[in-house]
Amino acid sequence: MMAQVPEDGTLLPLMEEFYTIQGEGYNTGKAAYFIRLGGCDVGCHWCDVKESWDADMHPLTAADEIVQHASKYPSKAIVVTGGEPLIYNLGYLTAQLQKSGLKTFIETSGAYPLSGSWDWICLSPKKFKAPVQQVADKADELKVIVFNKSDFAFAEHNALMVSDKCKLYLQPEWSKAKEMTPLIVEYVMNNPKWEISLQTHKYLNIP
Ligand SMILES: C[S@@+](CC[C@H](N)C(=O)[O-])C[C@H]1O[C@@H](n2cnc3c(N)ncnc32)[C@H](O)[C@@H]1O
Ligand SMILES: Nc1nc2[nH]cc(C(=O)O)c2c(=O)[nH]1
Ligand code: SF4
Ligand SMILES: [Mg+2]
Repeated sequence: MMAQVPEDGTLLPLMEEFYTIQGEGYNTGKAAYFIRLGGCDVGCHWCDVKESWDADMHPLTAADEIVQHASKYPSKAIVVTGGEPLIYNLGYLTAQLQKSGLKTFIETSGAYPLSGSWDWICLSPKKFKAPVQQVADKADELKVIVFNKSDFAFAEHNALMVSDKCKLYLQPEWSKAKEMTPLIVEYVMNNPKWEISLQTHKYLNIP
């Protein structure tokens, strides 16, 4: 964690906040307020939000202020993403969100230990920095990005780490979607414990 980010989670480097439709995974299609925290060292070469990586680029913001903003929208669903949000202690932020009657959802690579209280955990594991077992145990949804054919074996390896109740998704990497989507379709038809997840917000041209 960066030196100037207090351990108590009351200040967090905020890259952006926006109200949109959850585009991916189990909750696709539902309105949600997104909180995007800066800072990530996982280093996915195809990451679609590389501007988030350097935490120093994003102002330390009071978690209380973030909660105030998040409370103003019709949907109660709040998605915390990044960057890699679990770099930070999310205990304070999620406690305050839940106290305000909001539901807490996280998008994480699982590369750092779990902090915070979550109504929904989406684990998107990466080859570049393996997820910790503690996050895999608690994941409600496993969403593996398919960049090439070897990612099907990587997906099965990660499916062994999650609980029986965890939903399983394969999502094409955006720049390879034309090539990989037909392979995912075939894989899901042959292995129906998996479902396909598309980045629907990109087709809709919304954030
Ligand atoms: C930008 S990440 C931030 C949260 C966290 N660092 C993670 O990777 O889960 C949000 C989601 O977008 C996915 N993602 C990032 N770049 C992508 C791309 N080029 N194509 C498809 N999905 C992508 C990630 O796997 C993750 O599920
Ligand atoms: N609409 C929309 N849905 C999303 N689901 C996960 C996202 C993320 O970047 O974490 C994301 C995003 O950036 N936009
Ligand atoms: S872990 Fe998430 S934010 Fe970090 S580089 Fe990978 S996709 Fe991007
Ligand atoms: Mg995104």
